Amino acid sequence: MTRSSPFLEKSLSTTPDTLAIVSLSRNNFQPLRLEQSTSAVDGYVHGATLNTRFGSFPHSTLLGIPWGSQVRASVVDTGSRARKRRLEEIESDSNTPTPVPSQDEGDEKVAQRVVAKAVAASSGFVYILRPTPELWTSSLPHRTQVVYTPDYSYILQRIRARPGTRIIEAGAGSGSFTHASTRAVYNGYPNGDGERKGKVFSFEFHEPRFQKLRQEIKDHSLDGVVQITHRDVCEDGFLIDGQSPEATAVFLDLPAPWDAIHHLSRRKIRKGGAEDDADPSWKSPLDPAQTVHICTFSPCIEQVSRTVTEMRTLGWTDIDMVEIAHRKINVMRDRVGVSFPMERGVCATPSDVKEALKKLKSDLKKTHEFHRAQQSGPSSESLDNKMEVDADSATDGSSRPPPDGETSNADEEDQDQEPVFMQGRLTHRTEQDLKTHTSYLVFAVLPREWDAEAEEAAMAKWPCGNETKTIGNLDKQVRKQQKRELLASRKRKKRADDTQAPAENP
Ligand SMILES: C[S@@+](CC[C@H](N)C(=O)[O-])C[C@H]1O[C@@H](n2cnc3c(N)ncnc32)[C@H](O)[C@@H]1O
Repeated sequence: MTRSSPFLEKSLSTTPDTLAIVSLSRNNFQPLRLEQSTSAVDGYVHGATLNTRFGSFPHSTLLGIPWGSQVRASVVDTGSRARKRRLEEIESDSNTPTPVPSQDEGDEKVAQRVVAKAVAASSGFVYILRPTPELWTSSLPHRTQVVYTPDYSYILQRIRARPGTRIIEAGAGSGSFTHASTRAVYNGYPNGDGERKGKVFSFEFHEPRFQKLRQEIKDHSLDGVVQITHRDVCEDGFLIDGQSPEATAVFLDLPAPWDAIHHLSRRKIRKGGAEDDADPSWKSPLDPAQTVHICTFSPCIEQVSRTVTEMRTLGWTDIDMVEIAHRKINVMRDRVGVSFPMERGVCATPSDVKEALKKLKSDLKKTHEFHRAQQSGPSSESLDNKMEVDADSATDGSSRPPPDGETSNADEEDQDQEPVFMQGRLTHRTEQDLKTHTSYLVFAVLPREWDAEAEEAAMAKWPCGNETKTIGNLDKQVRKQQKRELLASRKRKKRADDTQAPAENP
């Protein structure tokens, strides 16, 4: 039975031998295959361990916990020092007594030992996240330029990718689009009895990339839903073992998509549009009974022109081009005031006179404390008093400034009590230095082929020409006739009413 993929089937918690995405910071994700260790691994007595700049995380601390959990770093000796470390120390961490081996036998003994219990470190944490195509796109090993989430979410809806759709994708590259399209078309794993399910037919002609992606697809348990083929699609087209994928959606991320489009036709056509009847065994890779939607992804407008010309020649319709100019908008509170001097997005100047005076008082007080620490004796005391008086007279003339942490003004107290997330004005700004152009997206539609048989089937389903009654709009003559009849009937009715009415008194 096919093992279900964490990308497709949701589970509640982490399990061994599955992919997890470790969130190190807001834009820093790391894919990790979780391992259940029964002995030391690589010299780590805690078993397989993830080392990051936020600390070390033995996999045992990441397993069996709900997705999305925050995990504290553990006290782990990293690198070769871990192997050489005296086992006595490790035992005291994990509270398990063991004999202390000599330096030479350290490595071997560590490898034989059962996994030591992890002890939480004083700082450092990560979040453990369930893999999604979006997170995979942010963390995958880049072997090529990849299609990013803003582009592929738009592409997938324009090419009508939904559960059950069969998509052709070329080239597969680093597999970013492959993962996203797999989730879009997934409606269950095929169970081998020829049941037709949503599927992605991927093509890649670069051998090492093809091998790596094939392995990734296997590791992510997507192999029932993705079929990857090592092929130059411009030369050899899109059939799989001579059979048609019967696709209704196509995505081409190739340097020269116009060289591949003639393979995506209903009848065998040579590049440029000439029909080719030489090969009677030829099959179309497209679903003969359905309209096909295509998207090509090209970085420059010259490539777009060539693609559009080829599409027009080959009968594609509804051709249009879109560029995704994606912008992230940061929403934040713009706080003005000296109380938040060290934070980003804060203007560190007093917001009003009252706040300026408060700041001045507190600065003078700090100066005073500094001098008190520096000097001793009665002379310093008199200096302190003088400074305090100066500070007071510089503000509101009252005898002493309020003690630290207290404010004399009720408004200020209210302001201080306001939660930080409610302080300041709410503003939004687009991210600066944002690279928005990725590629131009060309979309087009190839209608299903229509022949005498299709016409007959449609006639049988929706018969026309035998109607006995017309509903709705009629032509002008008929409408006039109907109006005349309506007026005549009203006249007749009025006459009848008049004759029935009693004669008036003279
Ligand atoms: C920009 S990458 C695709 C990235 C991919 N869409 C992703 O999201 O990760 C283009 C890929 O097309 C492949 N390629 C180029 N010409 C090809 C052809 N004629 N047949 C198959 N693959 C081709 C290249 O080897 C390269 O890996």
